[in-house]
Amino acid sequence: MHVVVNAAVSADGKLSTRRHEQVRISGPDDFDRVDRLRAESDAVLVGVGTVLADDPHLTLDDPDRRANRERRGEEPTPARVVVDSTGRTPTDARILDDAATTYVLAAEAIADERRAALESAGAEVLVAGEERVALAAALDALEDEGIEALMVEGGGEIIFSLFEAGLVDELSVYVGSLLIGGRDAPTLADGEGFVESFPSLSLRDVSRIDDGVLLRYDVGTE
Ligand SMILES: NC(=O)c1ccc[n+]([C@@H]2O[C@H](COP(=O)([O-])OP(=O)(O)OC[C@H]3O[C@@H](n4cnc5c(N)ncnc54)[C@H](OP(=O)(O)O)[C@@H]3O)[C@@H](O)[C@H]2O)c1
Ligand SMILES: Nc1nc(=O)c(N)c(NC[C@H](O)[C@H](O)[C@H](O)COP(=O)(O)O)[nH]1
Repeated sequence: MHVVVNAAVSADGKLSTRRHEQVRISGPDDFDRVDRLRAESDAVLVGVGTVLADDPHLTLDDPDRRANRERRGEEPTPARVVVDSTGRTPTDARILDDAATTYVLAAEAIADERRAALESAGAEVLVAGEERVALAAALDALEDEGIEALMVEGGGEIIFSLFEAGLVDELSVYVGSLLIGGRDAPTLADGEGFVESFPSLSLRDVSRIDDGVLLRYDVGTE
């Protein structure tokens, strides 16, 4: 599986406000780039924290991209994936509508009734891990479903855990020209944080988009 993490941060590295409210950091051209990246992926993944904060849809805006996928014999919209140990995703979440296949990566700790509620809302629940989702095993389960190109859109907890597990191949960070501030505002990689042997990134390119900068990195294994 090839894993690409894509997110937008403010100039001070924040993903959103201290209230975890969604902030439009990207401009129109960067959102179009995100739409293109989604169209090139087999699935788009977020954590349940992002679902609860943003209620994202995670589908394709551009009808030509949907048509191109169909011409390639693919689903018009990539699958959607939410990492959600105990099934906190509301059953009326937009990510569960019938616009695309949706996988919920859960842990054994999920209660039967929550699993049943999500399945009857249309999700395919894949279980990996006891209390929390074991990401390496969960991605293996997604690979068994035919998912090879995975795009991760956040948030900070999921991004940290994917790096910690050594599962990320590429990182794209759009830095917008605004300051959000706040010691409790989510950042690109939260979690416990690294204190030694930091994941090594090699800068592939830098480009200006809208009023911000896109940084693209290859993630090393050493
Ligand atoms: N600017 C951007 O590009 C961007 C992108 C995405 C999100 N955001 C913002 O980021 C915020 C949400 O980020 P977040 O960090 O709070 O949430 P998140 O990373 O989306 O989801 C974190 C949750 O995932 C679940 N999880 C299950 N297994 C996990 C594992 N192995 N490692 C880590 N998490 C695991 C945990 O909940 P359980 O224990 O209940 O499973 C955890 O609380 C929102 O404010 C959103 O607006 C911004
Ligand atoms: N690239 C990017 N720039 C931003 O300024 C921003 N706020 C996000 N946020 C990502 C987060 O995952 C959002 O929840 C989805 O971008 C919403 O996706 P929809 O439009 O509902 O498909 N992502």
